[in-house]
Amino acid sequence: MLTMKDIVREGHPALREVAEEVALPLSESDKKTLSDMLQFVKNSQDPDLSEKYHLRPGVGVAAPQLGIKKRMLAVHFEDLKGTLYSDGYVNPKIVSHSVEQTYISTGEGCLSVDREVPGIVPRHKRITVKATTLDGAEVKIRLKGYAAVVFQHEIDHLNGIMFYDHINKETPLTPPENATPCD
Ligand SMILES: O=CN(O)CCNC(=O)c1cccc(Cl)c1Cl
Ligand code: NI
Repeated sequence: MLTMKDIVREGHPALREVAEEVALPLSESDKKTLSDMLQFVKNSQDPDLSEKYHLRPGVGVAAPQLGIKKRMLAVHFEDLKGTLYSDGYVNPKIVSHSVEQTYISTGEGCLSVDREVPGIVPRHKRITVKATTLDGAEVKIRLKGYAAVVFQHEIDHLNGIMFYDHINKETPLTPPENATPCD
């Protein structure tokens, strides 16, 4: 099982490089990696397992956070309306997005960042993502609000972008003009 020792931290090159597209259909090895990533996110939210294995809770993880420069990510979370998002995604691509922006009022955190970085992280309020799922299905998903934020945080990891890259250095706590909080 994956634990925190498998998560690379700031300074590791994989976090600042563009990850490679993954060959489809998924090899058994890539499928195992992605499946382990999804299980890790689930475990991180389990009170017993997270305590037993010292897991920091997360709603998603991207392969570069394991030092693997492949365009794969896994998420497991419920949005504020109770919709469950729980799957692995391969070669995800944001094919369209809104002009309006959103943000989490308490900011964002990252398993690869062992420190608090306060600030508003402006994100697209709505996005449409095309990807292949862990089971090999080609999907087009429309996301808004919190779900859109989480997917953008993870897809950023595939492009060498960290959440704090988006925080305004002069006015970190000021929400941008056309943005409304998603929480
Ligand atoms: O890349 C994934 N992680 O680093 C997992 C830890 N971070 C979170 O769960 C998290 C926390 C707050 C806001 C967002 Cl958007 C996310 Cl994603
Ligand atoms: Ni992260």
